[in-house]
Parts: sequence; structure tokens; C-alpha cells
Amino acid sequence: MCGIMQIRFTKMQGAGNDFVVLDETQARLGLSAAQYRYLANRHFGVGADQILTVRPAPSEGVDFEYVIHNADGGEVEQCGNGARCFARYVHDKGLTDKSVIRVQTLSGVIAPEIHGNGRVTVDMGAPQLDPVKVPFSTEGLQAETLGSAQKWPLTLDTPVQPATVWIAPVSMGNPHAVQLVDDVNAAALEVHGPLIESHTRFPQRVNAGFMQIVNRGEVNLRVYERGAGETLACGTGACAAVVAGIGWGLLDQRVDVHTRGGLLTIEWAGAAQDRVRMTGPAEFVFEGQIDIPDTL
Ligand SMILES: N[C@@H](CCC[C@H](N)C(=O)O)C(=O)O
Repeated sequence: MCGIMQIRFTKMQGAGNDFVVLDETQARLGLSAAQYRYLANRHFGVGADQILTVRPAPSEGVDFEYVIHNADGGEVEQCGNGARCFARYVHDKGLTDKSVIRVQTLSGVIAPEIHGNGRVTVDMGAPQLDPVKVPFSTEGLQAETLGSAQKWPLTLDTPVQPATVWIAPVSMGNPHAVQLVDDVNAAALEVHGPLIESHTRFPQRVNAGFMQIVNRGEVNLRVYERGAGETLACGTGACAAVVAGIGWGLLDQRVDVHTRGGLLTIEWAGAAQDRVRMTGPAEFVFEGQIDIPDTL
């Protein structure tokens, strides 16, 4: 017989990238991919780009485990805007009194720091610039060099005729393909975003970033996210875009990233081992309880 599960949740957002936060510090909910999809659904569920789950520390040296599911129900390695919301959640809910929290994710440990004004800075770790490890297949491709980094051609089977875009593959724990555009508002995100997301050269699919350089300390960015579509902001996307822009010699070490949902500030010293720091907002929206079918 079909029953229901009652689930308590908190809705949060960071620069308009919105989340359902679930607390599994006391007990696991054991949700299926379809149940995560249901929660994220904007018509039948709560509505969110990602579902963030708080779990107890899995090992010594970390404070919590941070589990991330995209709106499509798939579990992913990293989420930058979510990391800031996660930190505010565990802090403001009294799950920790630390202001610097060490958090285990699928792709390693990150360290969010909560400031007095409610903003959060996250040490996101070092970027991965080796295409093979993003992972991105370069077989048979010829890269172009710009600054100290490379751009790779990616051919897209658009409905009209094949188009080639030039991208930097960057991993921030999760995979990104960053390209330069003249104007983010005129970028072909709706058509190219889904084609890049599921391009066969990215075997784990990819988040597609479209970056317009305003000056050496400022960019405009839109991201078509893997498993979620275009979001109002993508924290790891902002980190990856700034890393690519610095590598190409176009940006300084501290960059304001304007997204459709707000401002993120990214800092990176420019060497492969240097860690990327991201600062931005993290806000509570509302709390509630939802009934979801237990047979999904
Ligand atoms: N919104 C995120 C990224 C979430 C995961 C991403 N869609 C993926 O599949 O890798 C962020 O703020 O970083």
C-alpha cells in the first residue's frame, strides 16, 4: 500500500541558488533519487536547485559530512553556494559553535568560515586543471594557448549546424567547462548549455559556464548546471571561471563575480596548488514539513 513520509526541511539560498536542507544528524532518512527529485520539484515539492543533507562527522578531523543531490536526483561531489548555506545552517541551528567548520564532501574537505555579518568565506581547495582528471577527453583535439593556460575546442551538434566553442576544463571537485563570451545576456546558454552538459567528451557530464570579462577584477557569469539547468548563481562555477580567467592572463587574483542572483568574490593566487577562496551570502528562507510518497 502507498504511504507517505513526513519530512522536515529548511529552505535556504545563496545568491539565488536555492536549496532544501535536510538534517540527518540524528537519523538517516534513506531517500531515493526519485524522492530527492520530488523535493526539488517546483510544482509538486518544495522547489530547489540542490538538496543538501547534514550528517555527523564520518571521521576524525572533520565536523560534519555534507551530502549534495542535484534537482535531477543525482548525488554530486561539490556545491559552493550550498557550502555557505550548510555552514550557516549548522551554526545557526546550534549544531556547532565553531565559526570555522571542517566539512567532508564527496570530493574532499572544505572549510567554510562564518563572518559576523552573516556572509561566509569558503576555502574550496585547489582547482584541478589536468583535463584527464576533470574528466575531459582531449583525444584528437588541438589546444590553443592563452596566457599560461589552454583552451580546447568543443564541437556542438546544434540544431542548425555544428558550432565550435573554446573551453577551459576545470574541476573544483566537480567538473566545469568555462568559455568566454562578449555578453552574458546574449550568450547561447539555452541551446549550448544542455549540449555541453551532456557532451561525450565529459564522461561525468559537466557544468557549463559563460563568462564575460568586465575588467581585470570583475566578470559577469551565467552557468548551465549539470543536473539542474541554469541557476541564478553557481559557486563552484564562479571559482572555475575565475581560475580559467586568471590562467588565461585576463584577471587579477581577486575578482567580483556578478551572477543573476548576486555577487560572489573569488580569490586565487594562480598556482596549481593554491587554494580558491569564495565569499558570498547565505540566507534562510523558510522552514516546513512536506509529505512525500514513500513508494517513489
Ligand atoms: N550550485 C552549485 C553546484 C551544484 C552541483 C553541480 N550542479 C554539479 O552537478 O556539479 C554551486 O554553487 O557550486
